Amino acid sequence: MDGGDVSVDCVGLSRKFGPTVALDGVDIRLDEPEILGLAGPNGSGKTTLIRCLLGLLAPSAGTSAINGVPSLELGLATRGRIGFMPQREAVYSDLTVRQNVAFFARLYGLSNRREAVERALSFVELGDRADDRLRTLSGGLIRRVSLACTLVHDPDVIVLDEPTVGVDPVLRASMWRGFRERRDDGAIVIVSTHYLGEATNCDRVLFLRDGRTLAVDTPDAFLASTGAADLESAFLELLEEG
Ligand SMILES: Nc1ncnc2c1ncn2[C@@H]1O[C@H](COP(=O)(O)OP(=O)(O)OP(=O)(O)O)[C@@H](O)[C@H]1O
Repeated sequence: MDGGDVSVDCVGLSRKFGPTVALDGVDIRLDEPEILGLAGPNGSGKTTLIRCLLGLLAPSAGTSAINGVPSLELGLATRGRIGFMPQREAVYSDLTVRQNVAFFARLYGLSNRREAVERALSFVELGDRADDRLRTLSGGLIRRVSLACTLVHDPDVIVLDEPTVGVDPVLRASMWRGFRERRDDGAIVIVSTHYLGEATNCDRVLFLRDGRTLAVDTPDAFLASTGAADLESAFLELLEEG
């Protein structure tokens, strides 16, 4: 990690697609290492929020910035501090696990490539599959390769769109341990997830519905305010109330 201050800001972020309001006035302010979960039903705006934040999509209204740089003006220096794992893998099935991660290391122009690749492989516990071609791996394993590619340059703002889909519970737990390690090392980690129960791993959760922030709070506060036994029930209750 390069060090330096990390921050993520959104003010009134909104995006329409024709008549569909995908995102409607979302505010986020993160200025210290934290794991922020993005939760919400299908179509609630999680991916749209991520794409606007990363400058991959222009908002219809509002502003956002990463490490103080407006999303639509992110240059190479700031992008080099961001790790993004999209919902659909951007990896190569004819290359081996190690070759895929090395390819991303080269894209980032890392000088300590070999070491960075081995560190990323060990982070996702794929050292023993490093020479296997991706086309021979299961979906969950490919998800982990994609995560290794996302983290190889040691970013300090990490944005993960549904990283744990198709990953078994044991590996999911280990991925969350890894995210917490990154946070403890100084990173902001933003993770969208379908598995509402998994949001217990986050410091705070932003719960979206129909593009709007229904609530943003710590997992404990969600449980306390709803009186629910687990986060999944708490969120279902919020959806019914909201
Ligand atoms: N490129 C697009 N063109 C038209 N509509 C879009 C586009 N992208 C998203 N939408 C719409 O915007 C809304 C929010 O979609 P988005 O993908 O952000 O939700 P999501 O919470 O990430 O959903 P999921 O959990 O299913 O991935 C949905 O109604 C979706 O159909």
